[in-house]
Amino acid sequence: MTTSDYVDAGEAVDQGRLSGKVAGGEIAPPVTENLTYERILDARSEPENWLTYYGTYDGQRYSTLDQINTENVSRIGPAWIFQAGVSGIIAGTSTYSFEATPIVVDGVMFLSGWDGWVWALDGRTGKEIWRYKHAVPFDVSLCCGNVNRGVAVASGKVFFVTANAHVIALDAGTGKRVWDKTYGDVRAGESGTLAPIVVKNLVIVGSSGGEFGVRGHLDAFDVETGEHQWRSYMVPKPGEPGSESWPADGEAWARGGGNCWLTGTFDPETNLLYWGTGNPAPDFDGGVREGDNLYTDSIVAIDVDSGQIRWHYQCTPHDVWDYDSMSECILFERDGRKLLAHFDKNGYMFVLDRTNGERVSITPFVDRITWGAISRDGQVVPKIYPEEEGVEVHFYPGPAGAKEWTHAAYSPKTGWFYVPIQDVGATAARRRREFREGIPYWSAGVAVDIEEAVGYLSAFDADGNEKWRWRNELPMCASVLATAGDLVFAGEPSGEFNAYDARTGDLLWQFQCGSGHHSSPVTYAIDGRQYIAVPVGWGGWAEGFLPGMLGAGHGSALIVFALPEQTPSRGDH
Ligand SMILES: O=C(O)c1cc(C(=O)O)c2c(n1)C(=O)C(=O)c1cc(C(=O)O)[nH]c1-2
Repeated sequence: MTTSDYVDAGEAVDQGRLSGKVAGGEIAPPVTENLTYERILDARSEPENWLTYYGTYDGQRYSTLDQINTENVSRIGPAWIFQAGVSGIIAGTSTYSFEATPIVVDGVMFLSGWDGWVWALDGRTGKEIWRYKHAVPFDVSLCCGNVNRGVAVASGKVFFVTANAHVIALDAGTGKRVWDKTYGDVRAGESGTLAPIVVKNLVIVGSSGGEFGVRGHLDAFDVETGEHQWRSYMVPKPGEPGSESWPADGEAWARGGGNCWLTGTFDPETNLLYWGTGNPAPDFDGGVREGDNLYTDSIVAIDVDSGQIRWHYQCTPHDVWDYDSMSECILFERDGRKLLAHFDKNGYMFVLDRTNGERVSITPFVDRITWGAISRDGQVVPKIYPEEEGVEVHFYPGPAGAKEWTHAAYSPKTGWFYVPIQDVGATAARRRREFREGIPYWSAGVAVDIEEAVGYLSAFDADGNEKWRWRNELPMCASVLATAGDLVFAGEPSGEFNAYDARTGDLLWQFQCGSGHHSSPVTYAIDGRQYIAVPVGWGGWAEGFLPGMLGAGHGSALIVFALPEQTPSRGDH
């Protein structure tokens, strides 16, 4: 059977809308036509919804809801559970993991799973309203796990990307496909894992595939028609600005990596998208790509209307440790200055002026950093790197990074960032790989430290001062949520979902979810009741990063918590 045999299979499973009659009553079809760009811009003013990937365009993952707070969080419990473990064409044998951020619009939750699944659920009860399945070819080249980080919703449509690099628009009311475009070459090893964002009339998506030696890019499509609007490559071709950072001869640039595999943030005043780019390819073998290798491992500011790069800041020039800078750029202000904060895989917190990319401060945020050092004035001095073929070198942080893709949160109330940290080293021995299209271009044998791995959740102020730290025996590798209830939520690889006091770091509540956390919790409210939702499910690349967790149960549940509803008193019976 070949890939093409599956091309139209999406139609066959595109019929999943439930009739609307389910036990417990009618579920009205979702109405999202009135979810405009203006509403998403002002998402902070409607905290009952979670309208875009980070909650708001600024990437803060902060909600002003405070019904659940430090006083009462100990009383929250499960309100409903949704099981996303639907078998698919490539599930079972694949490296799946449940990594989605749910989007909530006026009582309806939109959620994606691995293998091309998308669901609309009643946010009050978890009942399914419709489901959609994209038929992912079984032989798709997965760069880094069978994962999907969520959908975007706007103008009556739900947008998502697929493992075989399609971007698809569904009718939000019915789950029927409206348009479907291909934005990557799956045979070359390109794929899609991120949640799109909608800005103005554009759906913006980025490529995955860094371990296959592809050339990373960001693409914009028209929300209504799916027409392609612009593409911005993250590696310049010869003659373009930045091309001097690649070898003049040969095609290293054309297979140079720099993928955009995590959702960016957006500032309507600068009209810029702030996007982190992935590692250069091949990962550890710098010998075949002399130079700084722009714009890999960089924060790139992109004009949202044209796709043009306005400025960039490279966090790890000439990376040979696999330090993607894909992590979010959190937008915040201090003393009237428009800034962004970024916690990089390389162990440093970067604060930049987001109008021009000027460096404001650089501070280490993890205890052990041995690969090199970055001085306060931005000088990068590499110390340990896999230079010689077959010779093992050990460095901190390992290729999983001091912080993985899972997101930090920022509370404007405390002015602090809450960061999930992995203090894990690795040993790598370089081995040269010939480039072959569609074949992994991974140029080292890597062993992650098992014994020495620890983790913490830390709070930092904008100058990089650590305000508190909660230590864990395992690395923390799930996104954080901050709320105006002075709470911070974060999950552990061993399954505990935790609530902390945002000011002290005290652990206030814990619930064992039955599988590890490697996704992103959100909060929303319906009819005045606040909910906390967390997708739970260990797997994907997280397993490789934490060999100590190999064999741990692969869960696939979305668990939603709330305070108990008022229980009827005896007299009510
Ligand atoms: O360079 C890339 O294109 C790329 C893509 C992805 C991805 O799409 O998930 C990951 C990585 N790199 C990567 O380096 C990595 O550590 C990683 C972890 C995960 C995950 O889902 O847990 N994805 C990816």
